[in-house]
Amino acid sequence: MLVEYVNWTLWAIFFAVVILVKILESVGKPSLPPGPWGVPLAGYLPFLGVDTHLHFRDLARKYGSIFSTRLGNKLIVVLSDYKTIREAFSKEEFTGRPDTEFSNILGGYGVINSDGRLWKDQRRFLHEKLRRFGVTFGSGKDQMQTKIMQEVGMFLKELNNQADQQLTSNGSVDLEPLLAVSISNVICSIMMSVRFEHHDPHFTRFMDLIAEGFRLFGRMAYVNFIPVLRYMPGLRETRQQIAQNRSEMAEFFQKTVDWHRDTFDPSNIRDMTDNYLLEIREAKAEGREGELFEGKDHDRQIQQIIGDLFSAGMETIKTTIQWAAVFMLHHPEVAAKVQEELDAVVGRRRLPKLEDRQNLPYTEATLLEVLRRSSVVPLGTTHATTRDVVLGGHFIPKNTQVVPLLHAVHMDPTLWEEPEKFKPERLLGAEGKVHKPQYFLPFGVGRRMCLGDVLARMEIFLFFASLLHCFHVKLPEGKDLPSLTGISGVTLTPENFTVRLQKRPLEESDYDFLQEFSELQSSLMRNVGSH
Ligand code: HEM
Repeated sequence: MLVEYVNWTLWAIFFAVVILVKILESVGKPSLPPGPWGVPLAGYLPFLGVDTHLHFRDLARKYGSIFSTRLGNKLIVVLSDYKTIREAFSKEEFTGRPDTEFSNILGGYGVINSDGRLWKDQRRFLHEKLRRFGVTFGSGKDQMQTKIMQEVGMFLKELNNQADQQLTSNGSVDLEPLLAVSISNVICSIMMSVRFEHHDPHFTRFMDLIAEGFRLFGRMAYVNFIPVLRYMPGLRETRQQIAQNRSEMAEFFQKTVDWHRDTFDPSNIRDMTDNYLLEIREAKAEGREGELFEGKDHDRQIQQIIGDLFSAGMETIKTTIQWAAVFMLHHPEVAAKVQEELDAVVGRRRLPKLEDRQNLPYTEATLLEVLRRSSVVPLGTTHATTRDVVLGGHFIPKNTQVVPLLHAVHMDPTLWEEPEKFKPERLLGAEGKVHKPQYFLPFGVGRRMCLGDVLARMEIFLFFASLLHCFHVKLPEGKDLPSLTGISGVTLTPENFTVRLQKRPLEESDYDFLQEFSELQSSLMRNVGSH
């Protein structure tokens, strides 16, 4: 009896000492960022709601600009202060991507969802090639501008047609489907010299597959946080459907790769696919074929790169231009000022060019304000820590998912006066020049910052400035102004809306810019289905 009593006492002392040592060890050591508790297994997941960015903003107000929570079995840290985001994302250890069901399906291919060595090499490669495309590609001419302007021309032509019909039917124009084709064509031409005609059934199928992909991945979202759910009835079928759709997309991209291989000429690099084929060829010649893409399948990597850049560069730009139209409906006085500036600088005999940008500060500031106020990627993309780190005095373990809450930065009243208001002037400095503060982060920041920001700024400018140069964009009679809240998805999109277009004809009636661009386009591009 006594022996048993002594044993128990010794055990109790032992545990007390262990606990004391742990407590002493943790004194002065950083702890996890504060944050809300959830429920067992699901963590905070059931409380998130649809508008995650708004919910996270409210949690940041309560727990601070670095807070943590658990979604399922995953630890999430949300950053909503620009200085912390800048600090964190400048560091190597924040460049990881979460290990989830989604990343398993992608198999580590591409650039957006890869990490480590493959990501680093791909990022460097794409950065260099995209930069060359924008500045020095072709015979000294700005190829990127030419490609974009071809699509701007086609877009305006379609709008012209629709504006004519609208005069008779008194209808209104939905910009979304026209923008979807035009913006897709820009990225498809850069990636693979392909363009779609408006109303092309291939394009409709392509877009349907992408939209369905987003929907199916959305349905699988919970599996990313609670992996065991993958065995639930229904979700297995969803996974199969995703696989089927992905193989249809892959087949489409592979045909493109094959066509490029068949017609490849190293002295005439036409697009990004050719750049990849050249890279593979050089790797073979130098005997480093097996190391290329970290030993991953070459064609699958090209397919995923095309898919990555398409999905990153289409929806974001289309949505931003839609938002620009929405803000012009809300603020006709801003639209009038942009048009006044365009008329004074560009004149009424031609369309705006990239070279005009430096002389169009108000137009530029308007577009920056659209990017700020809409925050089309409100949650950035989720990063992951590659090792244990300390940030802002908090401990963040390896493999934590880290979310940059860009929306909160853009709507922070301590940084932006009356952040809800649309005021382009806030992005103009004292001398009337465009001024971008450090906390303007629509493209994220740091090592994984958007790879397409330069292209995006070019496209948004050329489409928007040309639209306002050629049309007044007005609210159709009897319609309410579209809401500014937005619909949450991968991007924050405006609700469906239409516009009434009133032509602003260019002065010289025989200057047919549309004709000029259609000729350019047909000489340079293959339409889908032509091979
Ligand atoms: C208005 C247009 C766009 C916006 C607002 C936008 C915004 C963003 C944001 C916020 C990120 C995540 C940054 C981070 O989390 O650290 C990102 C990443 C990325 N963007 Fe964009 N983007 C746009 C257009 C484009 C275009 C046109 C392309 C391609 C040509 C592109 C390619 C990418 C890629 C590849 C990444 C991933 C980079 C990486 O993981 O290293 N984006 N973008």
